[in-house]
Amino acid sequence: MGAGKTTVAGLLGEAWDVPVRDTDADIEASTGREISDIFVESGEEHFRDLEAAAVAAALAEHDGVLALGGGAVLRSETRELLAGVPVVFLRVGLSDAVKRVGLGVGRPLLLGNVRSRIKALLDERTPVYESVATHVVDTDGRLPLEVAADIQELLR
Ligand SMILES: Nc1ncnc2c1ncn2[C@@H]1O[C@H](COP(=O)(O)OP(=O)(O)OP(=O)(O)O)[C@@H](O)[C@H]1O
Ligand SMILES: O=C(O)C1=C[C@@H](O)[C@@H](O)[C@H](O)C1
Ligand SMILES: [Mg+2]
Repeated sequence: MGAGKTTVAGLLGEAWDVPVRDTDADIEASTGREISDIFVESGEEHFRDLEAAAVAAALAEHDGVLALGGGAVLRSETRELLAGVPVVFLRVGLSDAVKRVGLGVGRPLLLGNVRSRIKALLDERTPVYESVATHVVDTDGRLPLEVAADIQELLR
């Protein structure tokens, strides 16, 4: 969350001249609802079902860069599908993540105390992110363009 997945995916798409998809945007487009509304009205499990289907569809149809939602890899079926493709974990520390997400508006899992919510999510998810990643790039104190350049180097 705030790692820069959406931002950096867009930069990579431009650099490589390939299409970019983002599962959060795909879910909003296919349901016609905002993600925060889906969480509030239908619950996180329903969102995770939609997300797992969106990742599976994108991996089957799309040839380019795919930005995932921050919690997509919590589903084992998604982790299994990712096993065959290069996966970059954009690592962000607590303090940069807090600066980037601001008040957390539009990020339902950050409702309440943004800093403590981000800390809890980073603590619980970092081992999962590391387990699915083929590459890890640190983003703290670095511009999205620098992060994208590292990825281009790693995946060349
Ligand atoms: N390396 C960076 N340095 C500073 N700000 C950044 C960096 N990467 C992204 N940002 C900013 O942080 C915010 C969150 O970025 P972005 O939406 O790309 O993150 P995300 O990983 O896709 O988050 P989510 O999990 O919510 O989808 C945006 O305002 C973006 O401009
Ligand atoms: O980290 C998460 O669990 C989330 C991140 C966003 O990309 C969205 O997928 C949604 O807000 C949930
Ligand atoms: Mg995003």
